Amino acid sequence: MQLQSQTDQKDILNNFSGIPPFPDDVSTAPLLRLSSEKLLAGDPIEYKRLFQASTDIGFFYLDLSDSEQGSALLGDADNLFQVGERLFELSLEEKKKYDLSGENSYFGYKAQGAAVIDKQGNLDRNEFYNVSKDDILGISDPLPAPETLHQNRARLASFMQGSHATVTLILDILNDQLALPKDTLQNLHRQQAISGDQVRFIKAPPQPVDDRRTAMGQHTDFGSVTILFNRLGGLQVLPPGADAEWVYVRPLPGHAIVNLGDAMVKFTNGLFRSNIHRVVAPPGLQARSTRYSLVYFARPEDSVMLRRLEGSDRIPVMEDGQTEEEMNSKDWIIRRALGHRVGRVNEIGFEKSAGTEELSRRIKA
Ligand SMILES: O=C(O)CCC(=O)C(=O)O
Ligand SMILES: [Fe+2]
Repeated sequence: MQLQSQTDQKDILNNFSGIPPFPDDVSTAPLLRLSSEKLLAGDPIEYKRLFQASTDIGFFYLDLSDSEQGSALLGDADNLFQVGERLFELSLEEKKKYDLSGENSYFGYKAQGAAVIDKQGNLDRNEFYNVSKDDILGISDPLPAPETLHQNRARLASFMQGSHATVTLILDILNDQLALPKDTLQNLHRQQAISGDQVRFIKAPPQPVDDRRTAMGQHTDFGSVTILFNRLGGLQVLPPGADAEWVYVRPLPGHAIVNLGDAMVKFTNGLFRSNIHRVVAPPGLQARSTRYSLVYFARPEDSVMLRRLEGSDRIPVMEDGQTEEEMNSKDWIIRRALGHRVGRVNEIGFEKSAGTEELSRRIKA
């Protein structure tokens, strides 16, 4: 009896109901698990752990089940998982009406196989739909969207506000840990300002047993902070170092996976890390299931220049001869997001649309 209840406890912590278990025999990333309650309460040890995760690997779990704000966000994420399933049930023809990449926009639909995952030109194996924060919160004009999304604008708004609030909490603490002038990071990410912030719905179908490939190619995220919800394994990170091997990030119920993007690397001149990651077929028995993810990408406001921030003596100084590209957040994200699309890759260039991957690997001194 005792043993049984211990097993149940472990299952609740490790597995999502109705989903085949994540296997125990694959290597996983030992990410820190931070508590939203402790971060909200100003716990100094939790602040330090957030800073450590940001410099070491740039990825951590955030337990959302232990605070009211976090639980509300989990509830919104659950609702949107259902919306995502319905969204992708629409016909390909219908979904393709909302591919806006021809208009130089990364919002809207990307069909499976519409992006290249590597220099060789192999194609991706997932579809996704990007929804703009500014559209949903009424900051910019609404983009064309399928009825499923129109009907769920209120749900999207709630999820976006909860995610943005979580990002603001994280930025607040990192601002404090960097000893930057008060509100420096927050003021570059005001919720009501025009930015590339977006929700992404992703679907990756099960792959043929004899032809399993990378579903989403290796990349670093482009913006500041990413809040990710997934339930099936398949996400992998490449730890720093020349001999590093890919390891899975095990999804945990009640938690978001949070990671930093290129903008945070640029703001801190490489002190923070935007880790390389990719999505492969889910491991073990999970490979037979359809994989859905829901993501909130927070990015600096469109006009923010992506360069080292002034005013902190904890941010490394520029080395002699080190230069920074003059680029604002909007142009950076467009180049990064559209540079891998099949229709744009030749013009923008696969290599040219790279982010902070080289820095992320921490191989060069
Ligand atoms: O689906 C996932 O688990 C990760 C997705 C991701 O890395 C992205 O959309 O940038
Ligand atoms: Fe990503």
